[in-house]
Amino acid sequence: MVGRGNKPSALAATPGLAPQPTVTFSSDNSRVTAELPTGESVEILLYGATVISWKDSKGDEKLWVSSAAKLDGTKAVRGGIPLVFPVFGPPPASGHPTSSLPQHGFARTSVWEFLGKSTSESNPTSGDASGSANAADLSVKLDFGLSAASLTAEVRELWPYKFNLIYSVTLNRENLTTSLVVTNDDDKPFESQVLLHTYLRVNDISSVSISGLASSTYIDKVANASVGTQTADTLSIASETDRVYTTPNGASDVVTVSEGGKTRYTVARDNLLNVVVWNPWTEKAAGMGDFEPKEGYKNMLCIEPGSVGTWQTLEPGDAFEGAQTITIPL
Ligand SMILES: O=P(O)(O)OC[C@H]1O[C@H](O)[C@H](O)[C@@H](O)[C@@H]1O
Repeated sequence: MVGRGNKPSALAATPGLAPQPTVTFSSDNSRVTAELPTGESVEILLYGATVISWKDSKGDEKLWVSSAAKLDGTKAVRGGIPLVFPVFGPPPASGHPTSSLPQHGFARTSVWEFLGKSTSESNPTSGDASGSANAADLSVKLDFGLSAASLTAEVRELWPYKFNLIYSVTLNRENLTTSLVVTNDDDKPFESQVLLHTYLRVNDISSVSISGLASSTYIDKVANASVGTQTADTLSIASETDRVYTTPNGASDVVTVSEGGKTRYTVARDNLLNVVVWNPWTEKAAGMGDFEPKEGYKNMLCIEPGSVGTWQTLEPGDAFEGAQTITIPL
């Protein structure tokens, strides 16, 4: 997808130095896009700070987005990387401060502020003798913010805490990192959960195998929340799958998604203990109005790093940071 509005601008080269490879960037009041000189690109909607596109240098899309997804701010985006905060799934029926919130909270349905962009070079010594950076080493970081003050009055009433979220999306040649910092700006503690609801694109779900979850316990939401332990080294998807892996300390913090025996993605978690694996399969996909094409479940797999097994309590002034890095083989 292509950004609308402002004409794309190249990030300025530093005066006096040799010309630098440039990151192409554009933003308007609905979305932000950036493209590396090597061709990789990312696109983020301000609605939900939802990453809706991540392409490699050949222009191949890595994320799955439904063709019926609403991108106009009327509904959480079905696809890409919606952000889940402050509650994962349906909130507790009553008695919890999140109980009045909708499923997955309000971060994915609120309009975020674009805070700015920065570029960096991962290997500053690799450029040429003139001081020009090596285009292959450039990365771009895009920062987004959401705080209580920018919520609608209606949402603020449903969850009456002062908080600050900073969401950073960093793109380089071989990976995409998305990182969320939650700060308690209130004078009382609050409990929250966070999750990065990533819809990865695959060619054919029947050839996909997922590793990195062996010996982890999980809650199987398809089987009445029964608790299981994964004994096999890999997981294949052949029916509706909705599991919250609790991956206790010591378990692998990398999930690998292979297709036809080849690594397609590795998803590394930083300070996010849990990972949800979700594929709606035929019936659930058929029941979602914004899930198109209906056969699209064959081309997607949600690997969702999060902190959702328990509530994360933040004292006033404290912050919690969690991140994922999704790597593609070059
Ligand atoms: O339909 P949504 O609110 O976007 O939720 C989509 C899915 O999100 C997660 O993966 C949950 O584990 C699923 O139970 C849920 O169906």
